[in-house]
Parts: sequence; structure tokens; C-alpha cells
Amino acid sequence: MVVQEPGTPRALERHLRPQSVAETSFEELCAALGAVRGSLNPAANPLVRGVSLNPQVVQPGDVFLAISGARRHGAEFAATAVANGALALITDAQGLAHLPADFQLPVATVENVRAVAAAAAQRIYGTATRCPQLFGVTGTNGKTTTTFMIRSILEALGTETGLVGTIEMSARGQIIPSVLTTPESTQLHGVLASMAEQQVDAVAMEVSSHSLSYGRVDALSFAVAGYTNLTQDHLDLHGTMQEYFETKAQLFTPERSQRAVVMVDDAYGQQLVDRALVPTESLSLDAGHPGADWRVENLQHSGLGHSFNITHRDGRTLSTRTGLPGMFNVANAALAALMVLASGVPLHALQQALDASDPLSVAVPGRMQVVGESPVAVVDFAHNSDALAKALDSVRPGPGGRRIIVFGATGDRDTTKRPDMGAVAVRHADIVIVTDDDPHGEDPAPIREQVAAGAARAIEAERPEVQLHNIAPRAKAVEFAVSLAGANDAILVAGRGHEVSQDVAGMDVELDDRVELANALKLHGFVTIP
Ligand SMILES: CC(=O)N[C@H]1[C@@H](OP(=O)(O)OP(=O)(O)OC[C@H]2O[C@@H](n3ccc(=O)[nH]c3=O)[C@H](O)[C@@H]2O)O[C@H](CO)[C@@H](O)[C@@H]1O[C@H](C)C(=O)N[C@@H](C)C(=O)N[C@H](CCC(=O)O)C(=O)O
Ligand SMILES: Nc1ncnc2c1ncn2[C@@H]1O[C@H](COP(=O)(O)OP(=O)(O)OP(=O)(O)O)[C@@H](O)[C@H]1O
Repeated sequence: MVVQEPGTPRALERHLRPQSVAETSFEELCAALGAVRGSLNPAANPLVRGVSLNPQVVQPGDVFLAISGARRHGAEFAATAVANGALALITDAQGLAHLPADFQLPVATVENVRAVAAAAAQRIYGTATRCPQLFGVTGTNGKTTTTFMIRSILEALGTETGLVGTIEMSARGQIIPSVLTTPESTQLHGVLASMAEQQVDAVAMEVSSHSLSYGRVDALSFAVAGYTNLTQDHLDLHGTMQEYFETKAQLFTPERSQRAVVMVDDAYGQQLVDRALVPTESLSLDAGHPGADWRVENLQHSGLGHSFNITHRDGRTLSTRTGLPGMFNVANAALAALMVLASGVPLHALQQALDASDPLSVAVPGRMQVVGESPVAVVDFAHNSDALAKALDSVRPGPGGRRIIVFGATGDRDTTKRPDMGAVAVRHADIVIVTDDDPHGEDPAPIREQVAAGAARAIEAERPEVQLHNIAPRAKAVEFAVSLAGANDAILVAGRGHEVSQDVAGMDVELDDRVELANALKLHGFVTIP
């Protein structure tokens, strides 16, 4: 039997629950979900205080939802849920087979446990009537950055705002590091109810394609949904780009969202607008885009970033700037501003907030984070081809300087993107150093070789002058990059961003690219930015 100790995800889970919950008996919950009570402990009818589909984070008074996963059945871990204080269990027919005949808790079954998880959480935590206004951002890249910007604008408007995404779940100064980009529905409804209880008025949230596939955002309604872009990633889950797109498109339906703002600079964004099922406004970076409602105009370099106007076809305009480098951050900033506008904030109030506190220049941990200026040394989270290309183009060497990139690919995930990431690095950099990312359960050497093979082919066919190195471990690769650099070069360490450990065969190995890069710069006599 496993009982979790303080400091574990289970201890953190306590902070993600509301203080008060709707008084619901197990019997009432089962009736609401259409769950059928079985022969195990049929008379017991405990009062339910919470719900979880992760046995490791079950709290006393929870109903444990034992799902049939791709790898294991949750019911295999029923003993952990019991030890952690579960009072009842809902599972499927398959799950029953994993329970001992003398199982102590009342049990009910449904056909698909995942499909009822959000409804169960909504009923217990009361999120149908107490939930902050939700801003949901989806797309392959830019979700984290855009949600940070939305929060920053809303706070400039005086709105108490929470955040749910890859880096953290946070509200009112309390920060809990995230495990997933979008948490499981049971946890998500809990944290949203808890934020509502603390008078948090709005939440800027990342909506990953995994979350849409797995029903993690079921039983929620986004005031405004935003779309950034769609490029290759996660095909291990979705199979094809069209399926990946259809999954994202679920967010832009009346069941999920009330309004939408969509970037139409890729064909998938345009498809979303063409089939718009909720009131939708389109946005383009291209001032000449014929169909877009809103366009970015008067773009000018301003510090590391850009100043620009966001102008509607009808003449309405917002004028603003972002301090973050890269055209993609202009896209993220414009999307964030328009999502806030779409929520009903008057244009003049939004303009005042943009003027007063420069909210679109908010720093996002590990996203285009500048660690040194000479050489330019940047840590970024780019971990697919499109992001790598854009991040590399945004990192500008001085006169005669070269671009040096250090990156790898993750294990156990979309393996098809690896050679292309290598090729993209060659097209956009002068020195390519392939290293380890998160190997997860895979042997890291073949992952590096697959990335390097794509790079080698591009060198042979397109840019023979590019240098290619294959160096593990990652800290050594970063140090090697700095050892090659001159003051006019630019170094990009990509792929891990804010993360502070690498997952190597299930072990967390401490590693922070920002620390490694700063240490290497100091070692070689360069100045770092604190
Ligand atoms: C591919 C994917 O998303 N898988 C999710 C899915 O896993 P699964 O269906 O295979 O479930 P499983 O691992 O077989 O486990 C079944 C049940 O047994 C339990 N279990 C399982 C094993 C164990 O040792 N102990 C244990 O208790 C699990 O808690 C679960 O209740 O359901 C699990 C339970 O909720 C999730 O933890 C798991 O997320 C895994 C950990 C994951 O890494 N997901 C990533 C890829 C993800 O969701 N990423 C997106 C962002 C992607 C991006 O944009 O970059 C995200 O939103 O975070
Ligand atoms: N609009 C964009 N278009 C293309 N690339 C972008 C865009 N915004 C950010 N990027 C790149 O993608 C990386 C990840 O950005 P961000 O964390 O904001 O996206 P994300 O969608 O949250 O990613 P993930 O889902 O992997 O957490 C950045 O570090 C940057 O290199």
C-alpha cells in the first residue's frame, strides 16, 4: 500500500482544491453520471468531497475514477487510492476485474470513465456556477507566451487573473509548477473552483491538443478561444496533421467557446475561420492579407522587440509594442490583445492598459530568454521545426557573426519530426550542435543520431559550409557552443526553456539551460545578464 508524503504531487494537490464543495452523496453522483452500483458494498453511501483520476494524488473523501489508460488500468492502483483516502470508486467493466473480491469501497461502473470525469468534477466542485472567465489558447506554438500576455493585459486592467499552463498554475501570488500543459479535468475543475473561491475573475489557460483528445476541458466554456498556428508535432498521438487540426478545431465549437480570435497566417487558421461555428475574428501579420478582420500594421523595431498597430478593416486601431524578440511574438501579442478585446473590454480601456504598463513586454520564463548580449546568448523552448526556424531567425548575430544552435529531440514522442528538426537547424544556423533533450524511456544516442542524420543530409544537399557536432551530455554541449563563440556570434540553446530537470529513463536529472549557459559564458570570460 502506498501513502504519499508531504512535498509530493499529492501534497500539492491539496492547494488545487476549493475549500467548499457541493454536498453530494456517492449515490447522487452515480445517478447524475449514469453509473451503475455493483455488488461491492452496495449499502455504503459516503459523502463525496472530491474526485480524482490519478490515484497518486487522491485526497481523503475522494471518489477515485479508475480509467482504462493506454498503458495501464487505473484500477490496478486502487490500493494506492484507498491508502490515500478514497471513499468510493467508479470504473468500467475491465476495471472490475482488477479489484479483489473483498474490495472495501463502494464501486460503480460506467462504459467510459474518462467521458464522465469532467461532469463528476463539475458537480462536486460546482464549476457550472462558480468559475472564472476563461481565455483558452490553442495551437502548436505560442500558447504559453500568449497566456502570459493575456494575464498581463488583464492585470493591467485591474482584473484578478489566474494562469494554467505548461509552466505553472498560479493565482493571487500562489504558484504551483505544472506537470501537464492542461491538467486532467478532475484537477482542472478543482483548481478553477478554488480560484473562483479566491475571487479570481479570469484565467488565461493553455488548451493542448492532448487535453481536447482526452476530454480534459470537458464541461467548461471559454469566454474567448484563441488559435496561434498549427505545424508538425504530436503526430504520435494524432496520426496525421488533419486529425491534429480536427482535434484543435473542437475548441472552436459552441460546446466549448463563446467567441474566438484566430490567426489566419496558416491554412489551418483560415479553415477554422471558414467553418466558424462561434463568432470569430481573424488576425493576420500580413498587412496586405485580403480577408483578415484585423491586421498588424506600422511594424517597427523597438528595443529587442517591435512596436506596431493592430487595425480592423473598419478603422478601429490599437497601438502597442512587445519587448520580446521575433515576429512570432508580435503574433502572440496581437492575439492576446484581441482576445481581451473580444471578451468585451472597451477599445479605449484596452488602449489605456497597453499604454500604461506595457503588458505585452512581460517576460516568459525560458521563452527567448536572453542570458548574454555579447555573444548574444538565448535560451528558448523551441522543440519542433517551425519554432526552431523562427527562434533562430530571431536571434541576431553582430556583423560577421555566426548562429550557433544547441538542441536535441525528446524521446518517446513524435519521432518523425527529428530529422526535419536537424535539417531546419542547418538551414538557419552556421554551427549545429545536436545534444540530448528529455530522452524519457529511450536510449538518447539513437535520438541524437536521427536528428544529426537529417542535419547531415541538409548540409550535403544545401549548406556544405555548416559545421555539425553530436555531443552529449547537454551541459557539455552548451559549454562547447560557448567555447566556439566570438563576441559577435549568437548562441541559441533550444528545447528545454524553463525546465530545470531532464527525464532520463524515469529519473529527474537536474539541468537548467539558463544556468548552464550563464556558467559557460562566465567560464569563457563573457558577461551575463542576471
Ligand atoms: C499521451 C498522454 O497524454 N497520456 C496521458 C494518459 O495516459 P494513458 O491513457 O496512457 O494512461 P496510463 O498511463 O495508462 O495510466 C492509466 C491510469 O493508471 C494510473 N497509473 C498509471 C501508471 C502508474 O505507474 N501509476 C498509476 O497510477 C494513471 O494515473 C491513470 O489513472 O492519461 C494519463 C492519466 O491522466 C496522463 O498522465 C498521460 O499523460 C502523460 C503523462 C503525458 O506525458 N502526457 C503529455 C504528452 C501531454 O498530455 N502533453 C500535453 C501538452 C503537449 C504539448 O503541447 O507539448 C499536455 O497537455 O500536457
Ligand atoms: N506564434 C509562434 N509561432 C511559432 N513559434 C512560436 C510562436 N510563439 C512561440 N514560438 C516558439 O515556440 C516556443 C514555445 O513557445 P510557447 O511556450 O509560448 O508555446 P507553447 O504552445 O506553449 O508550447 P508547448 O505546448 O510545447 O508548451 C518558443 O520558445 C518559441 O521558440
